[in-house]
Amino acid sequence: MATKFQDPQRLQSLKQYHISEEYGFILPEPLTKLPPYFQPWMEVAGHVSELVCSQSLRVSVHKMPLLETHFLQSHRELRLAHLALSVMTMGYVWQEGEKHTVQVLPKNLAIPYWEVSQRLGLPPVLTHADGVLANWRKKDPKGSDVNLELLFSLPGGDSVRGFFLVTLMVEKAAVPGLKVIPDVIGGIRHGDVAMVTRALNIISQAIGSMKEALQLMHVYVDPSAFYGIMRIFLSGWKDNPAMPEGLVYAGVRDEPMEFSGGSAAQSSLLHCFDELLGVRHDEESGAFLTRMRDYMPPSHKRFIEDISRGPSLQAFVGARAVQSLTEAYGRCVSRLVDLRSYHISVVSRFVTVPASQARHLRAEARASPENHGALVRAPVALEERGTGGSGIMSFLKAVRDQTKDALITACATESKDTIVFITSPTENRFIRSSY
Ligand code: HEM
Repeated sequence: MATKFQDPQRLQSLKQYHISEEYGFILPEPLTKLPPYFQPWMEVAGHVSELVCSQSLRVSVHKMPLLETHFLQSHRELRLAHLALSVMTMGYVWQEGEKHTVQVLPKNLAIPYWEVSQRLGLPPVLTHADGVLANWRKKDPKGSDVNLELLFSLPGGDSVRGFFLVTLMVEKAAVPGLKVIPDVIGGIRHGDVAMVTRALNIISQAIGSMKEALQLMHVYVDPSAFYGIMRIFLSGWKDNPAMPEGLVYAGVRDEPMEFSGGSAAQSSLLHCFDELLGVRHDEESGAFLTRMRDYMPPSHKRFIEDISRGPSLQAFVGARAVQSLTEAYGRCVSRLVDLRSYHISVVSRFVTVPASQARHLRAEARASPENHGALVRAPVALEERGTGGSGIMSFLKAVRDQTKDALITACATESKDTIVFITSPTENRFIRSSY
């Protein structure tokens, strides 16, 4: 029977990182309304899809008054404001597609967006923390979590709803695993093999549930709508050939600034599991993933960094050499590899395949110009890149393969190193001596 270690600081510690026991990194019950003063924002942000479709979003934004952001007070108000300003900005920049972008975001959008971003510690661009974590409500407030709706949408119809809500379900599926990370760390500190094993079993199950949730992408998102219509609205202005100069935020700074677009690479989940399990990424992939941490709420980024500063799970597993612990650790790594492999197949279906179809259709459309489907009009600038700006497949495969290496490293640790474990709470560290 597993020991149940009651760490009095455990709940408190999750809370201090703004991680919810019920929702993990998801913002619990986001506000759906701002004070009436901000109605001009809510009015436009609530109709971005229609306004883009009628090519009148830019005009509507120009008519908005320049509002004072000091009337926004709580964290949840700021998150809703950031989300509203984000969807308006993405619509504003990409309304005319990749060929007719803007170089300047007007003052009435740029100044409040910058101020709200500064207060939240988020960049002034649509992030995973906006589109997924803070963009939901229950249709029936007393209903279950499957009864969800978006607060704001983007062009792409039901696929936008599917994309954001399925990603939200992946975040939710991870919560049991996220919650026991302090148990793993506490267990290592107290030399409690049973507690670490139990927590790792919960983590591997949670990673399995994340994969199950990710499978729903195929049910709720249409690849042509995703690739041909909505994807550009997630794109940023860093490493994007369609906006090589970046974007000037008028009234904030005269020089253009560059920000990556929204990507689930900005989700804190896999960053946490990587740090905990000792997954190490090479310089190039690691640099991209580390940069993505600047697109997370600062308290979530701090949680990841604190895990990385904690005691080494890999070394603990190696030193204890207890079969059940080693197996539990191995299952976590294998499930993570499996999740990443599955994610690669999702990306292939939603990006690689439609990209190749689009190339084919464009060639055909040149011969018969009446063919005007969504894929024919799909942007080409990000064909080879993700919305976060990465070179997609080589990056994702490298990250997946580096996950596998964690197992090899753990085995090497087991066979080559002698590890002396120091249990003093003030000296929680391993002393390692190779022989
Ligand atoms: C249609 C669905 C999806 C597509 C097309 C997609 C596409 C991509 C792409 C292109 C990247 C490369 C980074 C970039 O430039 O953005 C990426 C990275 C990533 N995506 Fe997704 N993604 C999808 C859904 C999800 C979901 C639901 C999750 C889970 C929360 C997720 C988690 C990740 C993670 C963690 C990375 C960073 C690489 C890694 O750690 O393995 N993705 N995704």
